[in-house]
Amino acid sequence: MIKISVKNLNLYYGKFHALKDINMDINKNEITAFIGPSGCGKSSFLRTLNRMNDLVEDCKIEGEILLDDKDIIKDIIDVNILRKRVGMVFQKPNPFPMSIYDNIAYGPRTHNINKKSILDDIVEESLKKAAIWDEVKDDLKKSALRLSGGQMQRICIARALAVRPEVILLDEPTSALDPISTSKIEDLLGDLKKEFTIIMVTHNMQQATRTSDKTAFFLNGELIEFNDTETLFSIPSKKSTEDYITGRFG
Ligand SMILES: Nc1ncnc2c1ncn2[C@@H]1O[C@H](COP(=O)(O)OP(=O)(O)OP(=O)(O)O)[C@@H](O)[C@H]1O
Repeated sequence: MIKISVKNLNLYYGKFHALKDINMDINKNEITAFIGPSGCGKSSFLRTLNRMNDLVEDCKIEGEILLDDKDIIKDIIDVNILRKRVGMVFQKPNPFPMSIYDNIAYGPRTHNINKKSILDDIVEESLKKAAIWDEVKDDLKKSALRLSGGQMQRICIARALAVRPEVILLDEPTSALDPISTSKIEDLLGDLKKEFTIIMVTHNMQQATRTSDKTAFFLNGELIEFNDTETLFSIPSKKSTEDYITGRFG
């Protein structure tokens, strides 16, 4: 089932044409990985999916991005509603300078959930889903900034889950982490896709093969190839995909 359908998407930063006529259907309850060399437009595309580019001056977007048949540009006018449905986790863990509990409760509170018993449940559920509950449950008042990088990133995932999104965007979520934390997050993604639709930018091709169902290869703002991960990595249909995945450039 299709969760997001992108049609004829073009993105410009001023005169620079950063995304060129992108068409892509992203399936529900799958992990879709975006790969490609630095500057090819992966992050720009990811940010477009919850309108983070709205904040960028001179950025112009044309085309359609349908989230369950509603255009996120024309039909979902309120970005707060969009970002509740399409959450984001960034490359560097960026917990707020507050307690673990308040980090997770932050989003629900902004959506007017203030009752302690409800917030307690959301905090516990989100931390469990992000596979960090056991590590922090006795210390929820501790500052989130006093955790390890890998733990902070799972707190950020829990924070994204707390508003009960439908789609989670991850921009190189493990590139700042050690291998053990990385593997914890990769395992976690496998569980999360049962409930959410996950889209992830990664520079790590092993990570794409280990975790994702579909992979999209971008080059110079174009979507070169989009296919089942296994097919794309074993029998790429384009020469440039093959060159990239075999390490000839990038
Ligand atoms: N705010 C901006 N203003 C102008 N140009 C930008 C802006 N953000 C990105 N670009 C340009 O758009 C192109 C795509 O950038 P983007 O960050 O999407 O690529 P990327 O594939 O995610 O790269 P990386 O892997 O290095 O993060 C690059 O040429 C970049 O310089």
